[in-house]
Amino acid sequence: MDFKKVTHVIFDLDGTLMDSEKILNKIITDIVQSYGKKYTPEARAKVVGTPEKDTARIVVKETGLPITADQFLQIYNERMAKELQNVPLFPGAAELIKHFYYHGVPTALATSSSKFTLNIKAKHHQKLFSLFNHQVVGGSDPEVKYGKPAPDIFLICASRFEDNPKPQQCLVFEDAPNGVKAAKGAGMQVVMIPSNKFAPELTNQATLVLNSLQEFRPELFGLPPMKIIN
Ligand SMILES: O=c1[nH]cc([C@@H]2O[C@H](COP(=O)(O)O)[C@@H](O)[C@H]2O)c(=O)[nH]1
Ligand SMILES: [Mg+2]
Repeated sequence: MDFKKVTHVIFDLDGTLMDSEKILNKIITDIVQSYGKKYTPEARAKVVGTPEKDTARIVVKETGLPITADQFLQIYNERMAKELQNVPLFPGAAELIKHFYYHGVPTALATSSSKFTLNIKAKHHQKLFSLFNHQVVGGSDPEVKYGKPAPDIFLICASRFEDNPKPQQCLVFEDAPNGVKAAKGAGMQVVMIPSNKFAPELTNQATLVLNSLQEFRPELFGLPPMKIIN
């Protein structure tokens, strides 16, 4: 595979750096089931990675819930506020963020979350997250008009690095088909670590598919290699 050299790195949060997908999936499954409906893998693939407002709209439509998207969002937010307090990062996430920081590779966060849920999720990871050059909180950022799968969030994220890199200079880490589509649409290479068993046609757009962040070899993209500790 032919990978191109990059200079900047953009991370997605849920399902990529943070092990929050199974909690979000459980919350949505519970809400949908409480109305006697089913949250299918097909519906989930459409939902994962979207801003919470879109999540609500898509879930209500795809599963046929007898409530409005706003009503869903209220229940969803209440559950997230309780259940996303102590979510751990994935193995390799902190190491990778620190590695780039100490080698002077600029990194940023591009999450579909709202400020409300990001504050809850990031509470115990402040020190690490301060290593990002900046954080784009798509669900609450007025400049991000269209959420993933639209490319807006990644283009805006790239434009907020001081040296304003071209999209081709940015490497994105994502777990969701919507995020991969957004990154590719922005003209960026994307490493996908799928957070679910998605159908092959939902992963084959990615530049590289890995099972874990720990498998990532930065030198493939012209970035400083990690020290291998045996
Ligand atoms: O099973 C899931 N349902 C919904 C989401 C949505 O995706 C957003 C996370 O986006 P990101 O991966 O860009 O941080 C969450 O706020 C949530 O609404 C998700 O990740 N997983
Ligand atoms: Mg994600």
